[in-house]
Amino acid sequence: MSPAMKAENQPQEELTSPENTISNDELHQKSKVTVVGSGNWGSVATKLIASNTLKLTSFHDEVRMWVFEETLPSGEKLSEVINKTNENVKYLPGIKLGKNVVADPDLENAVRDANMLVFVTPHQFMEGICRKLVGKIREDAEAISLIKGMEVKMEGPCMISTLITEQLGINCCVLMGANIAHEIAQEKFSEATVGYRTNRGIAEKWVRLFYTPYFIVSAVQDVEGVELCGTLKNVVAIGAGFVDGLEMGNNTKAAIMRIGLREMKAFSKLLFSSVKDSTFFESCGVADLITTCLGGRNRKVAEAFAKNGGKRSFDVLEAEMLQGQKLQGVSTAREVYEVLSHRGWLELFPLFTTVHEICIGHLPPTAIVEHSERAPKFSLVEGSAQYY
Ligand SMILES: NC(=O)C1=CN([C@@H]2O[C@H](COP(=O)(O)OP(=O)(O)OC[C@H]3O[C@@H](n4cnc5c(N)ncnc54)[C@H](O)[C@@H]3O)[C@@H](O)[C@H]2O)C=CC1
Ligand SMILES: O=C(CO)COP(=O)(O)O
Repeated sequence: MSPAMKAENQPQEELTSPENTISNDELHQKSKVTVVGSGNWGSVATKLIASNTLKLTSFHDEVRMWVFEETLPSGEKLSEVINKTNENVKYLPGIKLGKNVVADPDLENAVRDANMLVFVTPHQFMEGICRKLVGKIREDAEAISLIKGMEVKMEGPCMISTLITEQLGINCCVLMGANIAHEIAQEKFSEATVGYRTNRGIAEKWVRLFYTPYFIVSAVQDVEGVELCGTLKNVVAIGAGFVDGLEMGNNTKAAIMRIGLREMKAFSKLLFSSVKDSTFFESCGVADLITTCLGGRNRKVAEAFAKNGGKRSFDVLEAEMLQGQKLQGVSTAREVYEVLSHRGWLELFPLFTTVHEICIGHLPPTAIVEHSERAPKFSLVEGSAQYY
């Protein structure tokens, strides 16, 4: 498609940036996008982006997608098959990514020319990836993280967007939402939330890159709130899966979701007093919690874990059931538990605590209801974190 035929057809009201904006020149320079990650969501995100870079004059058509290389049972390399068939046959079979997508197994080469970096790998791999990228990216690069998870360091919890900013020295927005990947691959309607720190203009640029008539994106100035919603709902989804495995019914599952949402909000506000209540009502908040507890992978594998009475480990079930895709909820439950125990907050978060203790076999799956409501319902804690 010739540049002249491309139209800036994204939500027009988003293009007028009030303050802290990037300049018109910057806005209209052609940006080059690389997606770091090519799993299930990584592939769908690449498809979304690639459909937009073809239409929008401010982006180069080509979208590079870094592939963690692997050899398929046929003996072929995954990246070569993606480039030959235009499909990620392992992580998103049956869906064309777009002719302008180039799969690249060389991380350094994949990011070299890009000034817009989209990070979308399972969170446990990001520290290693960042280490490899130090000094290899453009100085003017902007990043966005679609990764739901966090790291826990000696100093305390570290969100993935912060890891990216600290290790690579670049600004990092986040995009989270009720986004089960295979549904978006089929172009079923959904919404998402971009979280940004200060620069509204950059957030608008990310909105334009992702926005389609079936993928509605809005931006909020609450990067930590958005990212913590996406991260913590995976722990609640594990709890919801236990309820399903024990066949306890919809009311019980709704109760777990309600308690979980309350703990998500309290935990987020304890860590970051800037987190806004309104963020929990965006797609990244309650909507993502609902969809993940109904149809996500964390729910599905936790259901199998409970059905087996906790006798088969999550690692084994993940490998059997997900064919290379990765769970985030079990490791996030452990990371949250570490923060809670370190800060003396375990009793304030009975659901989060119980989910972890079930995952590691210290409690039976039935403890999900016996223990989750055991804490006193007080509203306290360092001023801002109130349960009610
Ligand atoms: N799948 C979904 O529906 C959604 C996922 N997310 C989030 O997006 C992030 C990425 O998830 P997916 O794209 O679904 O990935 P996935 O769950 O499909 O994970 C597999 C990916 O990890 C890669 N991988 C395996 N070992 C690796 C290593 N040692 N180093 C680097 N990469 C390695 C694989 O090559 C593959 O690309 C996660 O944080 C997830 O929570 C967010 C919204 C929806
Ligand atoms: O984050 C998701 C939906 O928004 C996907 O959740 P799962 O990883 O549990 O499938």
